[in-house]
Amino acid sequence: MVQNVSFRYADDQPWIYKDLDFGIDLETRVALVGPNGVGKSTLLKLLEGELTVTEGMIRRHNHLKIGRYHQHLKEWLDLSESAVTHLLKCFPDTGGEEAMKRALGQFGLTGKQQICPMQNLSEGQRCRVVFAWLSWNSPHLLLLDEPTNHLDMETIDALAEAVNGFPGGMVLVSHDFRLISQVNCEVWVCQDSRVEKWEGDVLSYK
Ligand SMILES: Nc1ncnc2c1ncn2[C@@H]1O[C@H](COP(=O)(O)OP(=O)(O)OP(=O)(O)O)[C@@H](O)[C@H]1O
Repeated sequence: MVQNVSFRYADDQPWIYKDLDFGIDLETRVALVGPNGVGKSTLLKLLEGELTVTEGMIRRHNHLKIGRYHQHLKEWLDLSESAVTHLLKCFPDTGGEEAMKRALGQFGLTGKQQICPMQNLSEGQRCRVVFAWLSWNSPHLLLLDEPTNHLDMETIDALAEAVNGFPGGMVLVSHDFRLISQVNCEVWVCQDSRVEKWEGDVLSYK
């Protein structure tokens, strides 16, 4: 629950948000759009709790598990390892090798791509490893910040399919209107320190 939330980065900085009031639950499926620098990524960081609201309150369910995808996650991959080894290290107590391979396969990473060092993978393939990791965490709420940067069409389509199959809540920030129109979601516009629902599809916003 986002209650009367206002946010600015510092006292001498402009307000990014004023008096936001809305709920997000496991049924929420939203794409945030708006001009560059308006505060879309900032809102995801507030929702996740990386940033603290300046005024108001964000109440999260005690057991809420949030998965946030952002570009910097790829930097955290150890490129000398394979995707399977990486997932086994992250989740030593669950699944095992075959399960990890299946998880990677769901995101279109197959065969040798699963077992070669990740330095031999393309940017798009490394994104697939990160998506498999995120989904293995089974979050209730998925926050996706510009997930299509560096992705080829095929990976974007795989991502859209995975997101549509994801059973929880989702907030997506993307400039890729093709992805947004493929994903089953409402469009919310961030502008003038407010967040408002767009009555129409993303193509009519464009
Ligand atoms: N750590 C920070 N400290 C101060 N100001 C910041 C910080 N991070 C972002 N900002 C500023 O806050 C505003 C909102 O940034 P944010 O990245 O949330 O916008 P955005 O809508 O996601 O942008 P884009 O569409 O370009 O990705 C921008 O003016 C940005 O310069």
